[in-house]
Amino acid sequence: MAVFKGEVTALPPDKSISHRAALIGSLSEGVTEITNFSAGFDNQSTLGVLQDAGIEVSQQEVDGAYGCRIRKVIISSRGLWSFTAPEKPLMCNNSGSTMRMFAGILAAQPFESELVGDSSLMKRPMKRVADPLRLMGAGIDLSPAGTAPVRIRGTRDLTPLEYRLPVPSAQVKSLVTFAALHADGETRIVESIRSRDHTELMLGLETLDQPDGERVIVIPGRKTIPARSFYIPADPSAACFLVALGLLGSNSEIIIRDVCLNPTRIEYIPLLTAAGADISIENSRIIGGEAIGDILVRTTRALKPLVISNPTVVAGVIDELPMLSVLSAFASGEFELYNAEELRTKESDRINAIVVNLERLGFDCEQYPDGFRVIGRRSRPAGQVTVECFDDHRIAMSFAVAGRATGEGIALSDGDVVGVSFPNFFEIIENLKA
Ligand SMILES: O=C(O)C1=C[C@@H](OP(=O)(O)O)[C@@H](O)[C@H](O)C1
Ligand SMILES: C=C(OP(=O)(O)O)C(=O)O
Repeated sequence: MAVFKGEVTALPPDKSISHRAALIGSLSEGVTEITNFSAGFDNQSTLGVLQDAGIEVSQQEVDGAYGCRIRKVIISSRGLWSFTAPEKPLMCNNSGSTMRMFAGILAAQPFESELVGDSSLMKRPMKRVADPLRLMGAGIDLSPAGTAPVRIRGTRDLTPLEYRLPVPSAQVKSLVTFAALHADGETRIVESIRSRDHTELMLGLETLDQPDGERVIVIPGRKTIPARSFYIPADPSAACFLVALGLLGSNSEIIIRDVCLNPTRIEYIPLLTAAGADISIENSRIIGGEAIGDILVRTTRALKPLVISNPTVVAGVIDELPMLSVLSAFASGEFELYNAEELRTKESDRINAIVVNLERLGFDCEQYPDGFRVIGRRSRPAGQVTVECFDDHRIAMSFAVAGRATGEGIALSDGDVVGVSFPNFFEIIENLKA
């Protein structure tokens, strides 16, 4: 068991908010200044597609808090219809958020465009993108398997709609919102299971909470969005890896500064504290409409096994499930997950990816369509085990944390994949080593 102690001041800026700040900047009239934009490959892919569709984007390194160098991004736009027809397919690389959310904007532009990605992204479901955009009047073609390339025949005449989200997906909610900003009239999106709400917050949209627990998001069409500045807090999904490191390590204490504490993103904290984890929040405050603060974590022995089945909780920890399951397996020998079929549609089939690797590490698991169970650990492999990363940053980081914290020999088939969301992952862990 290794000891990790210290303060983390250079966690990556939030990936979800970075994407949205750039996309909203491209729809705003004037100059949008984004402070602390993420250097992660996924967010850089969003800047790349914006530039390839005619938006002026510049990026520079400046001094930030705690003596860190941070990125400032400047986006200049003339509003909702400032895009130009791209000369080539728009490359979204590994980023589902880029492909799906930008599709909502392209559907409203009066030209044809095509979105493509790397081999992982080309396998992910895009029917959820095509369905609402077709209802609004855009022409969308997908592969016969319902995947990218996403070919879009955009129109300036999108019609507003009332849309009930068929899956609890903030990406789908956001792409419909971005399309609806261009439509002639008011669109209403109904979500029965809450997903992250950054788009609504950043656009200042009206939301109506219904007595039955549903939420309606109201999007007025064709309103000018004046450019504003954004500050991006640290990424709570990245923080989860360091929380797990602190919990699993020996005699560890880590404080992570200025993390986004939006309740739709930190569901993993009450889940872990209910299992006995020593985690606390300090210094919480609101900046730019988002809650931010520090997360303090101390090593916890005898963490209770996590059992996750409530669909609202599943949606609230969707990106943390790889780390939570690996943490629970290593800390308690057990884990149970249900109602999480969405986990099979991420950068990899994460249910399969976690099970395959836990089995390599000697755990007994059972996989079913909407989840999996870790039943116990039959044996510990004698030598080093190489974990298969499946082109998936969260799979790589979850197992890397387990290896670093426990001292077991866990190697990664492709460590570079962490750069998708957390380029300084290994450096931060190294610096925390006591
Ligand atoms: O809106 C977002 O920023 C995201 C939403 C989630 O995807 P889904 O919308 O597919 O659930 C999440 O898994 C992804 O990492 C980021
Ligand atoms: C699912 C993820 O991202 P995306 O869908 O944007 O590729 C993720 O980062 O875990």
